[in-house]
Formats: sequence, structure tokens, C-alpha cells
Amino acid sequence: MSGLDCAVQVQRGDFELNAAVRAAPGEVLAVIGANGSGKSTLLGAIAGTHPIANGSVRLGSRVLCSRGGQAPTVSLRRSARRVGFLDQRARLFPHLSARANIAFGPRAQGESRRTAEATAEEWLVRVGLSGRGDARSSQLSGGQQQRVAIARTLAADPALLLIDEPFAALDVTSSGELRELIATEARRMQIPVVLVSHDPIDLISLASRVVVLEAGAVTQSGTVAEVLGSPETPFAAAFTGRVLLRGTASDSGVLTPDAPLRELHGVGKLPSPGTAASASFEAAAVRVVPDPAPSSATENSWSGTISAISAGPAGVRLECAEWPGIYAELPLSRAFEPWITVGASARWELPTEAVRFGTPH
Ligand SMILES: Nc1ncnc2c1ncn2[C@@H]1O[C@H](COP(=O)(O)OP(=O)(O)OP(=O)(O)O)[C@@H](O)[C@H]1O
Repeated sequence: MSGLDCAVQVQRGDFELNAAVRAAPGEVLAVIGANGSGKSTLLGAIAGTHPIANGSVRLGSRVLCSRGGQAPTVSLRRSARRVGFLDQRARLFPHLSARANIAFGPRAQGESRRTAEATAEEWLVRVGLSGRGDARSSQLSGGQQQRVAIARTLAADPALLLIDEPFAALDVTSSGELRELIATEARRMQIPVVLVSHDPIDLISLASRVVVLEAGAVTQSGTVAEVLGSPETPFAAAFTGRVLLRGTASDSGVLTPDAPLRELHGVGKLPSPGTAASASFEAAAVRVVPDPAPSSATENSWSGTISAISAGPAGVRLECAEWPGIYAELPLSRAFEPWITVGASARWELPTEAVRFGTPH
């Protein structure tokens, strides 16, 4: 049983990744980050598709790659790393049956055809596809193809599993079942798993720890409860459906430069006036009504244009053109109101008691 210990520097054009991650045997470590933050680069450095400029990737006592420092440079071939990889696309061999796809890894490792097929049958049962061994990928649904892909990857007996948004293209039932399947198999096989995801459900149902990557650097790491419960950066907050603003403390609130609302009022301990302060709140606490609206009782209200509408963890996310970094999340039932369109003028209202002051990390 070998844990992953990775501390690497990777250069891709002008982009530099500098990250250290660890995952124990049987543990699922989630990596979250905005587009372009370096998640795929990190997985590539571990898998051997991106060369490292410095650092090392170790699996227990095995060195997968190492460069810099005193030790000689090491870079194992991809096939010698024993790293399994899963993403959104099942990538089955279309001309082979499900059974032959799964048997491919054991066969490549020198198993006899008979033994490899017996292993494949066991995996077909584990992934809920017993009786479908003869089917080709064109005869399987997307979710079934993904099950075969999981079986094929794990039947090759990887020492580490990397997964990049493998459930993103699946319906809710299939993705829930496959999450369960991966968590169960990783524990049973006692292999570390690194999971890249944009979906909080993946973290809650699969991972025990989380690393937040921003612009190639780790900005927060901890247990799922620590990161989701106390996000320390605006990105980590947005991932959990919260807004985190950084500004300067005044006597009575947090001053937010270049925003339609200069001073945000809230509750909690304010740092000394003039020093760095933060304000955070649930995006679902923001009320958005058509402008002009009758003046509200809350101190925190401003006028702003809806600039984007997207899905957020707590509902439908509305962004404000005049105040980047601020957004509201409405329940689906409210998001159907016909006035809610990109470009609509809105009044944004935030109850004072919903805003919590703090000191930025
Ligand atoms: N082929 C390339 N050549 C040079 N630079 C690249 C190349 N691919 C990616 N990059 C740079 O590396 C950075 C990290 O890319 P990476 O794909 O690792 O991000 P990511 O977090 O996985 O993004 P996404 O969520 O969009 O998949 C990008 O911001 C980009 O600047």
C-alpha cells in the first residue's frame, strides 16, 4: 500500500505550476480550481504526460519522477508508473467487446487470455454489468460505457488513480452510482485517488481532503469540511455558494473600492479601521428585484445590471456587471421570473445580519 507524495514545479509556456499534494492509500484527494489554474497540468505531471522542471512524484518508495536537488533525474515511462486515468470520455476500443476492453490491461501485463477474461467477468459484476460482456460500446449507454471504462482502468491494477471530471456528462442517478463505485473500489484496492472536479457533490460524496489550485499555486488545503466550511479565497467561497470580499475595515463596515456600494455592513468582529478586512455571505442571501424598486430596509442595497446567468451550487447564479465578484443565487422557482435576463436593471439587497466580517487569510 503506497501513498502519493508529489511536490512539483512544471513550466508550460508562461504558466508555472508549483504544487505539493499528498494522498494516503484508499484516500480520495480532490483538486479544485478555476479554468486554467493548472489542474490538468498537475495530473499530467503525475501521470508522466508533462515533464517536471523540479521536484518529485513518489508512490510509497517508488520514484515516478524526480528532477533537481542532489538525486539523479528520474522519469519513468507512463506505462511503468502504474497510474490509471479516467475522464469524461470512456474511450473504449470500439471494435472490442466490453469484456475484451476490460481484459486488455491484464492481457498487456502478460495474463493468459483465459485468466484475463475471468478477471474481466469479475469486474463486469462489480460495475453492475454482468451479462453485458459481449456488448460493444455502440450498444451501451454513456453511463454503461463509463462503467466499462472504470472496470478497464481498475482491472489493469493501477497503484494510483487520477480522475478528471468523470461524472460531468452523466445523469444524476448514473453519476451517483459511479461515485459510490469508485469510492468503494479505491478503498478496497487501497490506492490513492486524485480527483479533479468542479462539482461540490464529488467532494462531499467522494473526497476526504481538498486542495484549491489558483494560478498554479495551492491557495488552501484541508479536509472537505475545513475547505467547504471555511473557504479562504474568493474562488473557494464561490465553489461553495458563498461570496468572499476583501477590502479595508472602517468604523462600521468593510470598504469595498470600485463597487456601487461603498461600505458593506454586517456582523462579527471588524479588524482595526484602516486594516485589511473581509466580508462573506451566502449568495442565496442576496435578494434581487427589478429596478426601480421601493427602497428597502436593509443598509446593504445597490443598483446593478445582471451580467451573467449560470448554475451555482445553491441555485441559479446572477452576476452583477457593476460589481465583479458579487453574485446572488436564486432558487429555480424564482429564476423563472421573466424580467430576469442578462442586461436587466436590478436592485440587489443583502440583509446586514447575513454578512459576516473577518480578517483575510
Ligand atoms: N499546450 C500548452 N502550451 C502552453 N501552455 C499551456 C498549454 N496548455 C495549457 N497551458 C497553460 O497552462 C495553464 C494551465 O492549464 P491546465 O489545462 O492545467 O488548467 P486546468 O486547471 O486543468 O484548466 P481546465 O479547468 O480548463 O481544464 C493554462 O492557463 C495555460 O496558460
